[in-house]
Amino acid sequence: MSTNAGIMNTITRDIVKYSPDCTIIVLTNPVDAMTYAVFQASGFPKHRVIGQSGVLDTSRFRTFVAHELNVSVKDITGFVLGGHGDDMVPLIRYSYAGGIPLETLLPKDRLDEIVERTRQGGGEIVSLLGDGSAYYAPAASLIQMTEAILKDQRRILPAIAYLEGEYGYHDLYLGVPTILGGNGLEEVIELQLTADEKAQLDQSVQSVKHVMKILDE
Ligand SMILES: NC(=O)c1ccc[n+]([C@@H]2O[C@H](COP(=O)([O-])OP(=O)(O)OC[C@H]3O[C@@H](n4cnc5c(N)ncnc54)[C@H](O)[C@@H]3O)[C@@H](O)[C@H]2O)c1
Ligand SMILES: O=C(O)C[C@H](O)C(=O)O
Repeated sequence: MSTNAGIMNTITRDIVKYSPDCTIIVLTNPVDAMTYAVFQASGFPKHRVIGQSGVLDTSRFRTFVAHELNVSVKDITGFVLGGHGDDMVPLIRYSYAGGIPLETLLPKDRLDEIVERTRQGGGEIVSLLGDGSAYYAPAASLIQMTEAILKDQRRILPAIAYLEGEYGYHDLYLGVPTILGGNGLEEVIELQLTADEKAQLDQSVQSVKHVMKILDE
């Protein structure tokens, strides 16, 4: 972790020097903490330092649902909240197939298995590759986010955003639904969560804070 943090610091210094008006999208793991590290090192405003995990995690979730229902992945929508780790929170209640709530199409136990596979999705590919991480889907996710910003598309996409009270959290980077447009991260969208969803998100926040604490030490 300290090796990655050191590399992030060096690269961020160069980014600030050579491209002071850019928006930075961080991918390096542990990505929630590394995004925070880049935010601190850059001195950029929060809307110009963003992390990537939700687009990738949501696309994995959507793929697994599409396979299960034997329909096009294009018609599946969903949201994955929280840190990019084993306790990320895929929000079933906000997930649909062609506008139909997923909860009405698949039994709870099957949805639970899909949520678990989504949580382990990165590890599944790492173990299949044997060496290195997934690269195609993360790159495609970065392209979606970059296009949204460069073309001022104001797309609603999950991103790792700096929170100052949203969802009840302060001073940390976490995966949440956002609007990405010409100014970078234009807005954090706050969803109403059930007590159970909030408890899951709290757990994910604890994991992110644990990593941030290790980084501080
Ligand atoms: N957030 C996500 O969703 C997500 C998804 C996939 C991978 N990742 C993470 O992305 C990171 C990269 O993964 P990868 O599979 O591409 O790894 P990789 O080992 O294939 O690539 C790392 C690259 O960094 C370069 N590098 C090393 N030290 C450097 C330095 N000091 N300055 C500049 N470049 C340096 C290396 O030459 C190499 O090209 C990892 O931390 C991985 O866990 C995150
Ligand atoms: O690099 C990893 O460990 C996995 C990566 O975060 C991914 O989700 O593909």
